[in-house]
Amino acid sequence: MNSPPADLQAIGWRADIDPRWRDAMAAHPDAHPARVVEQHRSGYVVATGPGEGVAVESLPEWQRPTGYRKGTVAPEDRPAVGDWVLVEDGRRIVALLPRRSAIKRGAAGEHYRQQLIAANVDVAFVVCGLDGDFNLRRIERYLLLVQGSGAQPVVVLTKADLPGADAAAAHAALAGIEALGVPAVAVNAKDAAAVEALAPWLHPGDTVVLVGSSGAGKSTLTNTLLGIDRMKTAAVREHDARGRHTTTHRALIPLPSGACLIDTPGMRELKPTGEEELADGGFGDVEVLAAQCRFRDCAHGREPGCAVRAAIARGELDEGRFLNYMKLGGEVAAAADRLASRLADKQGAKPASRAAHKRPDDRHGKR
Ligand SMILES: Nc1nc2c(ncn2[C@@H]2O[C@H](COP(=O)(O)OP(=O)(O)OP(=O)(O)O)[C@@H](O)[C@H]2O)c(=O)[nH]1
Ligand SMILES: [Zn+2]
Repeated sequence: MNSPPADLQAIGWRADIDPRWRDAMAAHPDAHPARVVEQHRSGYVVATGPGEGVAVESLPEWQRPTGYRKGTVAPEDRPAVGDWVLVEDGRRIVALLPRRSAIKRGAAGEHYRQQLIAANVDVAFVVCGLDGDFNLRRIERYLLLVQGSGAQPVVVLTKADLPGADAAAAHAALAGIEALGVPAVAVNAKDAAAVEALAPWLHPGDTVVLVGSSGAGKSTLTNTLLGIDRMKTAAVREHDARGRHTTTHRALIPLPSGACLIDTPGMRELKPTGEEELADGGFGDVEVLAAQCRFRDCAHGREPGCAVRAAIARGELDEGRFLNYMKLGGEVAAAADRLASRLADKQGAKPASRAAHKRPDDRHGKR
């Protein structure tokens, strides 16, 4: 493809094509690239431009297994919203193009499962209101899941205009996180000035997602970034020119800046998958301290020479942040244990001990 259509660029097609994509496209000369906007049990809805969606068939091995039949392809290896695929005859997916990022979470349920929430995301805005809902611990949880995904996290503090909002206090509380290179920006999500404040992360070709709990201001921010009241502009097109059923989809929203926003459910509750690393998952500061404890297996409780406790006593590390580090670390370790036994089930091998080092209290050298 020499010059990609503007429609494709509006939904996140980048000018700098991955060389692996060129190879895949060369291998399927009759296929055209499209982006996944919905995933269903037996197929996908893909788009080649803003606002459209066409149901296509997927490769049989990608179809979700029914009943107890095990799928041959792990859920996280099947296309998800945001993935680029190659489609033949406008109706059949023939290839999944390699991802540059993937935001995943652990899915609830008896058996270990991962869920890919969105693929090929460049920027994740972690949205949190500066009202009574402000919750540093929740921001840390979101950051843990976003970092390592390949997407750059940016904390967006909404409701800065409210009387009780204290952006300075929030920045102070986020100092540890900002020092690790995660920007934090306070905005009034209802004000067009928010667009300018967030412009550094809305470059043409970039794909952005908003994560954050209910009421944080994601829809409000989306509308402001769009510059229109999008939520009231849903229209349904029954049939396209070829007579196939199409619907208007709002999963991929082109922004005036040239960036593209993925709006997908599932961005609210994020549980670790077990693959997260606390060091690059936003807790690098705590990890650096933990490495300085006298005992390599320090649990940061009452051990002498504990650098973590000392930093808390000196007021250099917030105790709430430390407790959240231990809590999230425990969740990652538990998920990692389940992941390891799933892999072992698959390979008929003994569970790998890789999970053990994930737990913050026994990472530093328990034999
Ligand atoms: N004053 C003010 N109000 C805001 C701001 N951001 C959001 N709100 C209000 O907060 C409420 C919740 O905002 P939404 O945008 O619906 O939140 P959401 O994150 O999309 O919530 P869900 O759709 O439930 O996930 C709405 O009444 C918004 O008008 C802001 O920056 N300033
Ligand atoms: Zn310690």
